[in-house]
Amino acid sequence: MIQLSNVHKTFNTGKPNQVVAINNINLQINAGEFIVIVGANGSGKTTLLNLLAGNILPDSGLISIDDNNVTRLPEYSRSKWIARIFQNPLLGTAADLSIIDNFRLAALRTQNKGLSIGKNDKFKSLVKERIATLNMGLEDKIEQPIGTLSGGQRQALTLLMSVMDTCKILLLDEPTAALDPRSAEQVLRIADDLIRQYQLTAIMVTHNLKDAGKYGSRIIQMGEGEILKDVSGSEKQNLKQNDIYDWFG
Ligand SMILES: Nc1ncnc2c1ncn2[C@@H]1O[C@H](COP(=O)(O)OP(=O)(O)OP(=O)(O)O)[C@@H](O)[C@H]1O
Repeated sequence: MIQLSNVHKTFNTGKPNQVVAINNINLQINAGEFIVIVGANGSGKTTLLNLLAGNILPDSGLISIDDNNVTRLPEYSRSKWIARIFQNPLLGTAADLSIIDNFRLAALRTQNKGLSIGKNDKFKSLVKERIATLNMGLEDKIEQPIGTLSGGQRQALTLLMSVMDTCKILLLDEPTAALDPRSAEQVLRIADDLIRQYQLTAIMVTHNLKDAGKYGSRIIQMGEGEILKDVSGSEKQNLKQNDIYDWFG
């Protein structure tokens, strides 16, 4: 479903601060895989997500999604496939707008039904129904500004918004780094459930090795812009937090 062939990205080419962020990477990601990416600071994890999302373009190489060559496609043209969750829960939502208006905006992002989504009572009850599945008691607060909610509540809603449109690929860039341990656990459980339920292909960057062991069907370790380890199947399922810790030498 996602194919990266010889993808290369250097920042500040020819300058003293030149850095090879992604070094000729080859990677195939199958539909429905949930990949966890770990790696030291500066190893290229976020750059890889940026290249997939299209907010930076590679110097060379090829990126395809569902057999479409997206290598030079800008970010907005890829949003029909890709949704992205950031570390900062404030990034995914419009704070002053109500919960329901945020869902309307999210639905408009990839669909063209505009006004019917906005005025439709059916849309409202669908949103309420979906929010109820989070078990956070937010379904009765949909007229409340989303900025009044906690980071964990916002992150859970952002996840839900991203799966309510047509997205197939979910990119999660340290989605729980700004959350307290309990909220982090809750948000990851919700993410895991939604990924299964909507059969998404997901790629999550995390520094939390416990989560890296617990979640995902495949784990990749990056180092200096390269893929150092790529483990899936039963080998991934049997990996313990300490095994992953040992990779960091
Ligand atoms: N826009 C940019 N301009 C210049 N250098 C960049 C840019 N983005 C990333 N880099 C550099 O590329 C390298 C890889 O950065 P990246 O953010 O992908 O690493 P990372 O593995 O996500 O790190 P972290 O774990 O600290 O978030 C780093 O040396 C970084 O300084």
